[in-house]
Amino acid sequence: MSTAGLQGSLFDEVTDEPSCADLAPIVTRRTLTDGAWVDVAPGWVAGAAQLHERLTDDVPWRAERRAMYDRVVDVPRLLCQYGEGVALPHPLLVTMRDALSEHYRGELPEGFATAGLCLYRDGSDSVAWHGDTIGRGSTEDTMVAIVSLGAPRPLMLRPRGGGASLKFFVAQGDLLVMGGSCQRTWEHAIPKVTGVGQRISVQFRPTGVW
Ligand SMILES: O=C(O)CCC(=O)C(=O)O
Ligand SMILES: [Fe+2]
Repeated sequence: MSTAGLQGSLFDEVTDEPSCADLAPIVTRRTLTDGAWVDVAPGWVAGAAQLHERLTDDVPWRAERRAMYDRVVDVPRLLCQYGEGVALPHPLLVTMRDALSEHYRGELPEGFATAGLCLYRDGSDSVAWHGDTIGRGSTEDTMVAIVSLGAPRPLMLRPRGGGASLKFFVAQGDLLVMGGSCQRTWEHAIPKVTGVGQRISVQFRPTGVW
């Protein structure tokens, strides 16, 4: 790494308040099958390390247990859900939500309303294949916008009807948006991996989608 780069990153961590860039110049879309698409904006958030640290400390993380077959099991990640109108734990999350609503206004007139936060303590925390279909996502096109903080992880996508899966690496400060029919025609997962540290995922959704 060059000296300039090193100074840049130190400066970033010590003094910069976290912020997010203009979306339009950095978003690229990948069209999937069946009317699904994925937008990515790598490095959307600057000062993401600091935001990661603040959220780690300030969010009232909860472990969740879920009935599975005949047992109740721990969900392997910590969660905190912020419903519509509930104060978010960091002002930048408000800025992000509003910037996303503005950028996608043409395709999603209602805008983003809720924020779901997940904390993956290490590589053994994960989320299995699923679509966000508990709500309108099962019948209507919608969007789920994910901001990643902390350790990079693969985010996998696969078509429900069968077919090859796609691997997106989501790293510190990256934005990934699933749109169109993605929640009902594709599934996504964060698989277990070895040797990684903590990751926080912030997911913005419209009302009635989760
Ligand atoms: O960790 C992520 O970025 C994805 C989480 C997810 O798919 C979900 O909570 O529905
Ligand atoms: Fe999901």
